Amino acid sequence: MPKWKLVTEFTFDSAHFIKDYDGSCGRMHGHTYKVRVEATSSKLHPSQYCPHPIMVADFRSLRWAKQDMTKGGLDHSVLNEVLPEGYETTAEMIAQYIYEETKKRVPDDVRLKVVVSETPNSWVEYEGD
Ligand SMILES: Nc1nc2c(c(=O)[nH]1)N=C([C@H](O)[C@H](O)COP(=O)(O)OP(=O)(O)OP(=O)(O)O)CN2
Ligand SMILES: [Zn+2]
Repeated sequence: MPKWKLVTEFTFDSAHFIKDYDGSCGRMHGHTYKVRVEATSSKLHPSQYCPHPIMVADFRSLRWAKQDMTKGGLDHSVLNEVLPEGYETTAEMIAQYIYEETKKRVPDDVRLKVVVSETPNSWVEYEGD
């Protein structure tokens, strides 16, 4: 079946430490996290901002995490304080969190993949079934 794949990339700056980590990552430090979100669907939909069925998902819905922490995003936050109970601040769990929050903001049939990198050399990919 024909389908569309949207891709958007953004960064946010946050501080974190990894709980009980034996090494420098256990101390508070910061990253410019780079995030890539891919959204795939064979259908087009309206969005929160547009009433016509002309988008897989609104790019604005895919880029929420880029917003300042005071506006609901992750930018300039301390991740250990803003991630909900049960999440640690590894790139794996940050990607999972962004995936789960983005899923709530897009139509049900849209498949997502979220890629998070803390450094240019290492990244994590997370996608649904
Ligand atoms: N599987 C994971 N391993 C590590 C994570 C992670 O999220 N998932 N995170 C860290 C730390 O956050 C750390 O800040 C990153 O450490 P490191 O990769 O050593 O970063 P460097 O900038 O020192 O890496 P370079 O090799 O110098 O680019 C650790 N592990
Ligand atoms: Zn780190």
